[in-house]
Amino acid sequence: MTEHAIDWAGLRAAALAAAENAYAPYSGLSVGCAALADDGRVVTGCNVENASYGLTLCAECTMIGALHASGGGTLVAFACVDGSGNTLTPCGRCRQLLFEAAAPGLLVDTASGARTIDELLPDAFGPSALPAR
Ligand SMILES: O=c1ccn([C@H]2C[C@H](O)[C@@H](CO)O2)c(=O)[nH]1
Ligand SMILES: [Zn+2]
Repeated sequence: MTEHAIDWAGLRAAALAAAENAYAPYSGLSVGCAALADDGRVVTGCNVENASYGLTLCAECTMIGALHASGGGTLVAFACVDGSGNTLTPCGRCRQLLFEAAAPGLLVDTASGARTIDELLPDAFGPSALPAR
C-alpha cells in the first residue's frame, strides 16, 4: 500500500475519538491512537491509568491488544493524538510494541510527517534475535 492511499485525517479522527475513552485521572493526558491493519480494518486504543501508577497502559498497548483480539494482522499506518488532537509520537516501549506488529515499512505519523518504524526504532530487538525453537 502506498503512502498516498493512507487516509491520515481519518486515522487521526479515529485516534481522537478513542482519546475520548481514555482513563487518565492521574496524568490528565488523554491519549488515543489508531492504526490501519493490512486487511484494511482500523484498530484503536486509549491509555488506561492505574492508582499504582507504573501499571499504566499506553494507548498503543491497548490498541495492540485490540489488534489481536479482533483477529490479528500487521499494521500499515499509525497515528496517535492527545485529547486536543495534537500529534503524539509513541514512547520507547510502544515503539517496541509497534515494531513486533508492523507490516514492512509501517508508517508512523509524527509532527514532522510520516516516518517508518525503522526510523523511530533503528536496529530494533525483535523475534529474529531469539534462538530457533
Ligand atoms: O506513547 C505514549 C506515551 C504516553 N502515553 C500515556 C501514558 C500515560 O497515561 C500518559 C502520560 O504519560 O500518557 C500513551 O498512551 N502513549
Ligand atoms: Zn507508550
